[in-house]
Amino acid sequence: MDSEMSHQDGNYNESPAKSEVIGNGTVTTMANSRLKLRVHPNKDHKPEGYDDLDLDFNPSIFSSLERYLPSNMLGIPRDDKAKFMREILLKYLPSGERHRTQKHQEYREKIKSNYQPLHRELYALNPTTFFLPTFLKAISDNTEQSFRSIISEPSPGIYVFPMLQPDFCELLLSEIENFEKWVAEAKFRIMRPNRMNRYGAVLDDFGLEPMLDRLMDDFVRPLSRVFFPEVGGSSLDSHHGFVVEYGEDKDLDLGFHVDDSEVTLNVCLGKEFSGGELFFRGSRCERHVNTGTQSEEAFDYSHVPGRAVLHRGRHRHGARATTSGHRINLLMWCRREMKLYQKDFSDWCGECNRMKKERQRSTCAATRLELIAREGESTA
Ligand SMILES: O=C(O)CCC(=O)C(=O)O
Ligand SMILES: [Fe+2]
Repeated sequence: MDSEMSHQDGNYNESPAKSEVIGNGTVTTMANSRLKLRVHPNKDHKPEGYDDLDLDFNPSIFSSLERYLPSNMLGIPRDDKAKFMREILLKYLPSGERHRTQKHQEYREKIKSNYQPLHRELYALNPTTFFLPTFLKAISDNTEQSFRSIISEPSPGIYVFPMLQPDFCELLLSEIENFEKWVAEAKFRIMRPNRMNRYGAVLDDFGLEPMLDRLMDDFVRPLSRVFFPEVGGSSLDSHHGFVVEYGEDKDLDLGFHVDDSEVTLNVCLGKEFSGGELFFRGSRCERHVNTGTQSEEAFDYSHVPGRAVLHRGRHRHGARATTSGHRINLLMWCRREMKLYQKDFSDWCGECNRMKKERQRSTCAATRLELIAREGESTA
């Protein structure tokens, strides 16, 4: 029945699309400038890291682009290089996107200069106060065996594990509440995490991006390298981090959809609630997103505060109504900017696999029929 639900476009995120403009390395000149980028990258140059700067493009794009800077620019301060490269990137974005990126940057700056964080200790990741010791140990051992010692896989491709300290959940909930209070008092027009949620907030927008960067780099990526190599799990390089909120006076449920991510981390922060189960209906590639569900693909999951679910973004899912109380979940859509080429067959797509089996079955059946026919001919 759920397979008949309409598929909501996974691209429902309204954060600015980060671009692949230098993907083929062919950016050669800049308009309105006498300075020219190199045609070929300077392979001997070791670019700087840009992770700690508040940038509106993926920091790895800046590091890659730095190799194309003319040699007389390599020694200038990093901030100046970043500013210069940002201008180049903006020039190469289609104008609509450029406008959105600029607006989004202004939006973040407005929040930054007006919002007073309540719990500053949340803004830099502190593993021992954020995570449960079992989770920390599994990650620091960094083997499939150590991961599997705390993670269960109740249905193929869905990984569940206890992750967050209760005190951390409480602190984060209180920071979110504080942010929302400020939004209401300042009558600030807030951008919601996506088009499907009318409530919730983008954590990256009010200063938590560096903390979430580290969460992805040091904790989600090691797990994804092992469990989701086929969608680029080892090279996730950007994220969209937000919270969703459900309850009587908020959204109740969330329709059937795929996420705009390679891998999604979904952790329940609390508070007390009933209902709100996630329903999963199998992974699908782009071509097969609206195909039916096989019975073994249907899986329902009940959220527990502090517990995380890790799944492919293309694993179709939705959330049932939160029937009482208030549920808040932390979501991190982890992406790989340089998308993997979509092949004719994806071994993680339930429908590609079903069609392949079907073809194999009919080839076998045809061969059998032919053998029987030949046997008949030879005995006639
Ligand atoms: O409510 C949930 O737990 C699921 C949220 C979700 O799937 C999403 O925001 O992409
Ligand atoms: Fe989702």
